[in-house]
Amino acid sequence: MTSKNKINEDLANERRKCNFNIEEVTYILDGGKEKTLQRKKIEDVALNGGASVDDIPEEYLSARERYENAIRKSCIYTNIVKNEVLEITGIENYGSPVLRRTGDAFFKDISPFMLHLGMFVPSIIGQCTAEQQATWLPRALDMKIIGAYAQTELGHGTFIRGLETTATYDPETEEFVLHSPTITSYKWWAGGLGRTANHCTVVAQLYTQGKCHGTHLFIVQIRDLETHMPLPGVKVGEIGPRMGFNTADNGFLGFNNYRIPRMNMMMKNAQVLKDGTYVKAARHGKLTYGTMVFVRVTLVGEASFNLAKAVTIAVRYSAVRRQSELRPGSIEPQILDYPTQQHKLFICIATAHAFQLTASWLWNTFTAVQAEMKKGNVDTLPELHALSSCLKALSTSDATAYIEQCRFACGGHGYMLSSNLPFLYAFVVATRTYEGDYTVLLLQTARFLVKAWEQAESGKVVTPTVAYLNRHFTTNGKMIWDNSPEGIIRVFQSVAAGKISLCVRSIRNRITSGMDHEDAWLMTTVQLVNAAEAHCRSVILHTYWNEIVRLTKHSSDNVKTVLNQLVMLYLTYWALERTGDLLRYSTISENDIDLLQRQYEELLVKIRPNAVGLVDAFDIRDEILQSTLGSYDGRVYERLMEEVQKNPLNKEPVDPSFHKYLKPLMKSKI
Ligand SMILES: CCCCCCCC/C=C\CCCCCC(=O)SCCNC(=O)CCNC(=O)[C@H](O)C(C)(C)COP(=O)(O)OP(=O)(O)OC[C@H]1O[C@@H](n2cnc3c(N)ncnc32)[C@H](O)[C@@H]1OP(=O)(O)O
Ligand SMILES: Cc1cc2nc3c(=O)[nH]c(=O)nc-3n(C[C@H](O)[C@H](O)[C@H](O)COP(=O)(O)OP(=O)(O)OC[C@H]3O[C@@H](n4cnc5c(N)ncnc54)[C@H](O)[C@@H]3O)c2cc1C
Repeated sequence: MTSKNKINEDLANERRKCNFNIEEVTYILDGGKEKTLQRKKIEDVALNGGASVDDIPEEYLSARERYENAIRKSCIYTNIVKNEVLEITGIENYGSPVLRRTGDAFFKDISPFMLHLGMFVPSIIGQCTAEQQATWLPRALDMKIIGAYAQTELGHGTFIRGLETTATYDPETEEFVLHSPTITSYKWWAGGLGRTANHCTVVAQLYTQGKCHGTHLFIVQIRDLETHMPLPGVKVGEIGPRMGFNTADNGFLGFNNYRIPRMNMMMKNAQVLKDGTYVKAARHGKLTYGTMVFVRVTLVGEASFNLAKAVTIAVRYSAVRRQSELRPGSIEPQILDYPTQQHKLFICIATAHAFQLTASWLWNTFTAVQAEMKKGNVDTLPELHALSSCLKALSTSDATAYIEQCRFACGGHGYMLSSNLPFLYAFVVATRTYEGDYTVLLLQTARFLVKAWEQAESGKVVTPTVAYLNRHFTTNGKMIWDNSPEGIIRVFQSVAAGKISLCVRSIRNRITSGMDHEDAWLMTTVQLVNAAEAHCRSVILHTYWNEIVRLTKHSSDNVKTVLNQLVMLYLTYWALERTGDLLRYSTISENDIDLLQRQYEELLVKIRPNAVGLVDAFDIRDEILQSTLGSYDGRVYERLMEEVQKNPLNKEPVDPSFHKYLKPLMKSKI
């Protein structure tokens, strides 16, 4: 073995200690052996060309060079996908998470094509009629047209009903006239819009026959397909440097009485006829928000995957890194041996599992609701909206906090861009805001919870994810504390029920004392966010536990044991995090809390020997991890030194600025 492919001895030892079958866990996380094999096949085809490697790391490039480089790599990757990957996987895999994640090997930051596949194509699939799809979809999938999703404006993101861009129907020419009447009506933020896209989905207020019918979606060509020049009446550009997403050319867009054909309105859920008659969406008023629901569902899996990357980096690094002395003169321990380090990292492994299994469950719920809606039944949509809203909010928020925790766990080296942890953080922290801000989405869930509470109060049976509310009305007093997984979950459900109950009481009391409903709701929103968070926690705990029980039924004993230890760690961690709530809503005692703490510390000890095996089971290739600290071979120090050689600042022994500025300064007199 050369030093280049030699595995770090500490890491090799960790792998020898691992007592479970790593592949078995990978299969569970991927959703089955076949899915793992297909993922690996895709990765082999897409990555074995080595096209991902930049001669100069992208962080050293100027804004222009970075963008051009991102486009170059996006085109290479798209050609590989079109010509090689889809040959073996089929076109239905075009937008699959596996392909999106494999693409991470090409970009430390973001592909300018991400929103094309992430939202433009889904908006065509979800919002267009079959006839419209036949017109647009093949061209979009073949990259003959490249799109963005332009909804947010300079003045409004959250409040979609407040958007100002107008689309006014002109029956004379059978066209819509798009217009940006104010500075705040300019579209702002859309990924890929600034420099890359030649089309986009535009969300605008629809006017026809003198009446406004609210926001609708339109497909709009914004640039010439030959010259890429913005079309007359279109003003488009890039919004400027951001915390992350710097290769995503997030853009602005304004229209000056810009005309598009009538059939460019996405007409699956509402239509404007040739004469200007508006035909209302028959089934549900919010179906035009469907693309957002789809993306929220996929973001739970994204949160899991990015957290899995971060913790893979941090655990491998913590096995390689030695620091301090436990006793005078003793060998410096691996930092992974410190219980405080285990406390930082093992919860991240467990959370990545919890989110991955919850994401698959949510995806199945989403497809079931879609199937019902195809049959004309929209009854399950409110529950899906409530679930996808809170799960998106919590998974992105927790993943953000834990990725930062992984960076802290890597000390100073975690601050290096080459560790990839800062990029991961900058990417994931944005997911807490985009596709619906954290607070705003939890308040959407709270609306659903208050309604469900009122239904349960009146004796009606409520939908499955809030079924615990029915129990709330049949049991008296605090929930009996019980340290079993099912017991802990029941107590978390009681906490949620108790908090929702307090919200309802607050709202009612405020109304009784003279407030109108809107003000009473507004004054209760701090509690409502808290209640929605508690509900969502209980959903995740419940789903994670149920899925582990279901998926490990036929697993080997050691896999069962280690996955059980992780889920128990997760349940215990959250019980300890929420002791205040547990004391308020259950019979838990001081003694029970001491026991929980001991149980938690024992779990850290039990998981420790399998920690590296557990992150290996995420099976994230080095090309995708892109980290000096987290590679499979653990050559941390060598890779940090190799990276230094790529630093353009080190190309010449003396920087020109020395002669230009430093030397004159040194020679000048005070
Ligand atoms: C290769 C592909 C892989 C994919 C990889 C993924 C990677 C990432 C992909 C893409 C990156 C994405 C980049 C970011 C893109 C964006 O950010 S696009 C912009 C997103 N914008 C938002 O999310 C805005 C958030 N705001 C809203 O959703 C809404 O305005 C609101 C819900 C906050 C309020 O809407 P409003 O119309 O004012 O409704 P309300 O009056 O509050 O509610 C009325 C009732 O309607 C219910 N409702 C609301 N939304 C929905 C919905 N979506 N579905 C079903 N029902 C909905 C609401 O609960 C109310 O019900 P009740 O009256 O019964 O209480
Ligand atoms: C990296 C990135 C990429 C993006 N990509 C796209 C894209 O491709 N296409 C697109 O259309 N948009 C995109 N966006 C925009 C994004 O969807 C919005 O920024 C997001 O929905 C939040 O809206 P806002 O910016 O208007 O925040 P605001 O609504 O102004 O929120 C500001 C604060 O006010 C609070 N707040 C707002 N309303 C309420 C309320 N009713 N109750 C309580 N608190 C409230 C929020 O909680 C938040 O703390 C992107 C944003 C980012 C950061």
